[in-house]
Amino acid sequence: MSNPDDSIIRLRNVSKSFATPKGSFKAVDNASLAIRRGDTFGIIGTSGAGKSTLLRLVNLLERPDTGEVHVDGRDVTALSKAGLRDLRRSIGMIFQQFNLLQNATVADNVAFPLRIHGATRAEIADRVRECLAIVGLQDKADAYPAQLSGGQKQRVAIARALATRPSILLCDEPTSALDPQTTRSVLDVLKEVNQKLGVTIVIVTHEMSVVRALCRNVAVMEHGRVVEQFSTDQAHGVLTDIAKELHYA
Ligand SMILES: Nc1ncnc2c1ncn2[C@@H]1O[C@H](COP(=O)(O)OP(=O)(O)OP(=O)(O)O)[C@@H](O)[C@H]1O
Repeated sequence: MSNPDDSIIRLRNVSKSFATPKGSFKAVDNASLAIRRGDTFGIIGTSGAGKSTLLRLVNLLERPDTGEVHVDGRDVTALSKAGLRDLRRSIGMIFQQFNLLQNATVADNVAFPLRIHGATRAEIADRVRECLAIVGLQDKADAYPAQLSGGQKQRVAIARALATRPSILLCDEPTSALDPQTTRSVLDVLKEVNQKLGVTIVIVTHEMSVVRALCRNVAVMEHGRVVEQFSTDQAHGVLTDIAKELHYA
């Protein structure tokens, strides 16, 4: 596991259970993880292993029942309301289904988090332009989501996630709804966001091609636990074996 000093995210012995009709179900079970600043970090595992839940523990979309979540050296479960607002500003998130506001233009979608955080009109206009340029969609500012392709929608979602200048971008299966070519264009944008802006990327995926194209480090989850963690440059063979085991493409 990485040196605690250069970790931007540290999960220590976190568990999370959900109430189900059949009783309590432990989706994340005593999991620990350290992610270095500036990393591109993949979380893989079989369906239902707890990957999305683990990701959502980082920005407290899910609160852990037990264990610690540290982001940028702060214990986030102990944050005040104002502290939590700051945390959310410093962590962007994108999803498989894009989650765009359908009745708002591309520009208004990207502006949304800035409005929540009280930016001025001029600041919003400048930042929306910058973020749309980062994802190569300057010419789509006035379009509505329904007029865009899947890849373009995901790029708008990335622009929106970047609006508040986060240091971390959480990605929950961001390319699972996309064809291979569009997937590549979205991965190129994510790579650029990592390399040019220095944003730490944490990505849940069931596609080994995504891991190979983007991730420097990977954690494997099984039954709510992190069972393995390795760097992708040192582990081509391991990656192939794990891909087979998980039935990943
Ligand atoms: N809010 C919830 N209420 C009840 N059960 C939940 C809830 N969220 C997740 N679960 C259950 O917890 C388990 C882990 O879910 P999670 O989505 O984290 O897994 P995953 O590894 O991301 O799976 P997939 O690859 O299928 O998305 C699953 O069995 C899921 O049904």
